[in-house]
Amino acid sequence: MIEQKGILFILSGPSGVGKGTVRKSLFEKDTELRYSISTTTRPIREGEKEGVDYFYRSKNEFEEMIENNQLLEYAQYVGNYYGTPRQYVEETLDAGKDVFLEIEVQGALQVKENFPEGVFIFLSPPSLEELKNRIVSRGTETESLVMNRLKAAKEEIELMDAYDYVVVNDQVSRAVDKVQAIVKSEHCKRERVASQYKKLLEVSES
Ligand SMILES: Nc1nc2c(ncn2[C@@H]2O[C@H](COP(=O)(O)OP(=O)(O)O)[C@@H](O)[C@H]2O)c(=O)[nH]1
Ligand SMILES: Nc1ncnc2c1ncn2[C@@H]1O[C@H](COP(=O)(O)OP(=O)(O)O)[C@@H](O)[C@H]1O
Repeated sequence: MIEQKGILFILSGPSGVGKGTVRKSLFEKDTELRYSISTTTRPIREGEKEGVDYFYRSKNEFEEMIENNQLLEYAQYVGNYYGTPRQYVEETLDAGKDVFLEIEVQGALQVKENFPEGVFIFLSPPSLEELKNRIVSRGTETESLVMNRLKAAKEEIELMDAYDYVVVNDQVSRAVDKVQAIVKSEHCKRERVASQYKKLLEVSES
């Protein structure tokens, strides 16, 4: 029997492209997906909450999690650690529920090594100019950090072809519709495989 585990979806792409915005909007519409909250050493921003946006940890605590193999993936990004707690993802998938990760590109590549059956979605900006506008207009970064993030973005864009899907975030609602369509289509694909498998077994047993 094919195991009915949940599907792991990974939304990735450069900082400022709109991953958080698209993910939040998606979760207002899709209550079946489970969001994996990341752990980070970056300082909490105004309006963010512990255990909602991130689990905020010290560098020592984070490094202990790495040593204890408690992270599915982790990356250093513009001076801070970010990582996906392993237990939540594994338990939720085992319970047959889909898990959604929103992470940067280095981490997504690590997940691809451990979970090649995951569904990898690259969120692309319409242009680099527009990406810069979004990072600047969000107003959370100093000028030198904006330049760091843009430099990282150019390197990240080169890794786009490792992904299963590319979604351009021109308008948030359109990008959300496309991600929802991907989720639906992956479910249909899985159901087709499961039903064909069942059919073949019935034939071979009769
Ligand atoms: N590898 C990895 N990246 C993460 C994780 N959580 C968040 N990120 C990414 O880290 C980058 C920086 O996140 P953050 O400081 O919240 O800034 P923002 O997403 O640009 O607002 C973004 O690209 C996030 O998607 C994680 O668990 N693992
Ligand atoms: N499709 C879009 N059109 C215009 N602005 C957008 C769009 N998507 C996101 N933004 C804006 O761009 C900025 C960065 O978005 P955010 O979700 O924080 O990106 P990320 O999580 O990828 O770093 C925010 O100010 C957000 O409101």
